[in-house]
Amino acid sequence: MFEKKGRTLLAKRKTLGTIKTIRTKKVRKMEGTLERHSLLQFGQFSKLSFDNRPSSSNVASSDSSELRSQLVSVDADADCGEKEFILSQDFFCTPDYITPDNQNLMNGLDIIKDHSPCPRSPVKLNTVKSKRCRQESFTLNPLNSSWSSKHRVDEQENDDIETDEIMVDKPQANQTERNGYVSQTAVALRCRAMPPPCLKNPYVMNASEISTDPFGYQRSKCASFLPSNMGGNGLSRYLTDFHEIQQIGAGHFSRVFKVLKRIDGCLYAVKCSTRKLYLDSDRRKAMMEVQALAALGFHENVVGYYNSWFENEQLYIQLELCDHSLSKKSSLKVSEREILVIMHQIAKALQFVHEKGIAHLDVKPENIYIKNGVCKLGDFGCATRLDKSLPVEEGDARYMPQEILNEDYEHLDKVDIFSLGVTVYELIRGSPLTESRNQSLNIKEGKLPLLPGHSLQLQQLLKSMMDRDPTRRPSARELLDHPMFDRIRG
Ligand SMILES: Nc1ncnc2c1ncn2[C@@H]1O[C@H](COP(=O)(O)OP(=O)(O)OP(=O)(O)O)[C@@H](O)[C@H]1O
Ligand SMILES: [Mg+2]
Repeated sequence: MFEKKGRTLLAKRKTLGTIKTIRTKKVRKMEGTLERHSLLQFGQFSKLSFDNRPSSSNVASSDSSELRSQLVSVDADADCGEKEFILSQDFFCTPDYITPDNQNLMNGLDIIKDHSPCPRSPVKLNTVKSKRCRQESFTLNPLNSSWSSKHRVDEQENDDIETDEIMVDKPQANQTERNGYVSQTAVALRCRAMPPPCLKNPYVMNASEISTDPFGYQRSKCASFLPSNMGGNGLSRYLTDFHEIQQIGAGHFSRVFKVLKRIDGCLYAVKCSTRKLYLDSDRRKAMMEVQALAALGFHENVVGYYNSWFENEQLYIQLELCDHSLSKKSSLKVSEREILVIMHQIAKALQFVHEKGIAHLDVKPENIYIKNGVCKLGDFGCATRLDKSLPVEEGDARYMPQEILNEDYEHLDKVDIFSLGVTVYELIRGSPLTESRNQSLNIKEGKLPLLPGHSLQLQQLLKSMMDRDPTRRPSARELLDHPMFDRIRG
């Protein structure tokens, strides 16, 4: 019965939301314009050499008309909204696309004299704010550092003009406010320029100094918008930053790829959620894995965490690349010495994790990786806090003790010790555990069959790790102090 319950709980845990947010026509249209936008920028503007570009005042009219005809040819069928997108000042607000010379070129094109029926951007009132975004982006972007200071000077010189612009536009903006019109492109671009939401990491024990959110106000407008849209329309961070080599693993929720990071030339693992995380609640749940990894920090026996981001409603996690998981070894005969090494290394990982006030709750061979002969605990997708301040979502029921299936969460650290015991037992058996009721019952009762070829000392230790009573199981520290490990201590 408990096994069934365990599976049910597991199923409960594994159920990530699948409700799809209906993407409105407006959003689709916006994506279209973004694509066109990129096309214009990369396909058309790139034809102008930065080095040879003329200053704004010297843009030859022939150049202007040539560029204009290029623009027209690309966007001949664009509707009025798309024109607005290209010509609006919002176009120049995004760090990704901004080039001050484009602004000058636009002046050269004499856009003001363009009497085509494009509505003027209603968000022009925010010129000052937009300019600040631009300055920041240039200052921060190392690729632009060589001319960012020049640009800043230019902008300061143009300050008066910008102010005048605001004053002239005011009545029009008021009218826009009355109409209640908000440009979707403006929203999209503002959000792209916005930093991602700052969240309190619930796994960090003493988080008082990082509990404030410097972007709380802005975030409230864009928080749910950011994860679903960043990275779309060809702006894939994954594809831009990494070269995918091959898939190296798959779990219930994710696929893991071996990748080469283009900028540093090093190999990493990138874990990508298979389901689209449309709901905020799903995203937050998925983010707990990276929050736990980030809160933990470095340990030799914990898989290294580098980075994470959302892209196309999926969570990507850049991790230390390991050779393979321990489950590969489950089908091989492992010597007692090897068993002791694995046990000792994972006990060290657990001691580290528990000392940080965190329980892993999904220790099993598939979640222990080997790199150059060193074991690393991975997959913190079920990690929770020992003090029960976070929800408990236990992992694979085959490795769970009875108390957790009874929803008794008093000794979550001892849950990990039990799971490590079952993991080692599986390694000694040399075949993966089945979901058979009898086998599961015996394991959860701590009734282990004799393990021929293995020392009584090891068998007794395993028995204590899998004791039905969690208080009688050794802690990770006690495990490490066990005299049996003297045999492998160097
Ligand atoms: N850093 C890594 N290096 C090498 N292989 C990895 C790494 N991370 C994961 N893998 C491989 O990918 C598999 C799936 O990864 P992981 O367990 O993290 O995914 P999951 O979807 O959370 O799994 P689960 O079904 O256990 O919840 C692992 O069993 C392992 O074989
Ligand atoms: Mg896993």
